[in-house]
Amino acid sequence: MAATARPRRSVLYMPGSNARALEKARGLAADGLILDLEDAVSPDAKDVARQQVCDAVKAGGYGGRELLVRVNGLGTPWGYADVAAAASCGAHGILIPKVESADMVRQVEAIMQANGAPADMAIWCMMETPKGMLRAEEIALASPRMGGFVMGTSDLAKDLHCAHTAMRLPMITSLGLCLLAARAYGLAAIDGVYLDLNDDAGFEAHCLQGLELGFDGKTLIHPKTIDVANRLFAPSEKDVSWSQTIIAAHAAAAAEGKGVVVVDGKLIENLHVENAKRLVALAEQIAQLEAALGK
Ligand SMILES: CC(C)(COP(=O)(O)OP(=O)(O)OC[C@H]1O[C@@H](n2cnc3c(N)ncnc32)[C@H](O)[C@@H]1OP(=O)(O)O)[C@@H](O)C(=O)NCCC(=O)NCCSC(=O)C[C@H](O)C(=O)O
Ligand SMILES: [Mg+2]
Repeated sequence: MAATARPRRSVLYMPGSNARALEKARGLAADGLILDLEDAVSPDAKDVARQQVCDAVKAGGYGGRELLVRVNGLGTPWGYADVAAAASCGAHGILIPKVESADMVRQVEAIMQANGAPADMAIWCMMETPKGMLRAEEIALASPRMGGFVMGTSDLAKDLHCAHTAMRLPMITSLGLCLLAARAYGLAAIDGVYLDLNDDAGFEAHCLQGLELGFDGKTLIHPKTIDVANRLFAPSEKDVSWSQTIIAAHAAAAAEGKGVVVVDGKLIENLHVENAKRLVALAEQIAQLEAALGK
């Protein structure tokens, strides 16, 4: 299963049919890229998009960014060819849309295996239908290749007949079910997109809510939103400094045979130290990724 400590603060979709976007992404500060063959690509551009995406990934130049290819579903005319081509293109993972069962995952897995997918190539699932929500645990356990969930909140809202509201109360159960399954089985969980590119305050509020809920990061549709997602989903300097303080204090207490310690009036137990270590590791990985990107 994929390590959840990898930075996934900002994961940018780009239509696989858009050669300019595929090129531009090599210089963008997103932690991950979703090279889309599904909804952002019109039917008459599907074959060109598949070829362009595979060529772009093979050509490289994306640095440490995580590369996921979102394929079309196997029930479409393009799904099989997408998975077969993506399996050996060198991407980190294949993102399956509208996943509703473990069986859907296993069908993709079988095609990947038959087409030379490396052992460490991950399967990611778009969680975006009512059946998918109800079967989140079964899907999380579908394959040893499972890497993470990406919330498809636009499709979900359509299927639920619910509104897109500021605090997303209508879809909070769905978000929670997917987070529970992801965290229970060590998967990453990336929040859905914010569609209003002119509403910076609304975007920021959604990022903060996603962070508070426990998501690792946010999927994005435009490069101008990358910096905000990177800032909000990164541990702050204050968080890192506090984490380092309590890790050291707890280690010193443990050396004296104590299980707990009080730092600045706060009781610190092992569980706090575990979380502190996760944050410090994440901050280190972000620093490495940004250094590699020259940021
Ligand atoms: C929304 C867009 C169509 C806007 O595109 P455009 O009009 O070109 O925007 P700009 O002129 O502001 O672009 C400025 C420059 O940035 C590049 N650009 C724009 N978007 C991207 C991108 N996504 N990745 C990489 N580069 C991008 C432009 O090429 C410009 O570059 P330059 O030439 O140097 O000036 C467009 O942003 C877009 O297509 N976004 C992605 C839309 C998409 O992928 N949608 C599908 C995913 S969302 C989804 O499916 C949700 C899920 O399934 C669910 O159900 O919820
Ligand atoms: Mg969708």
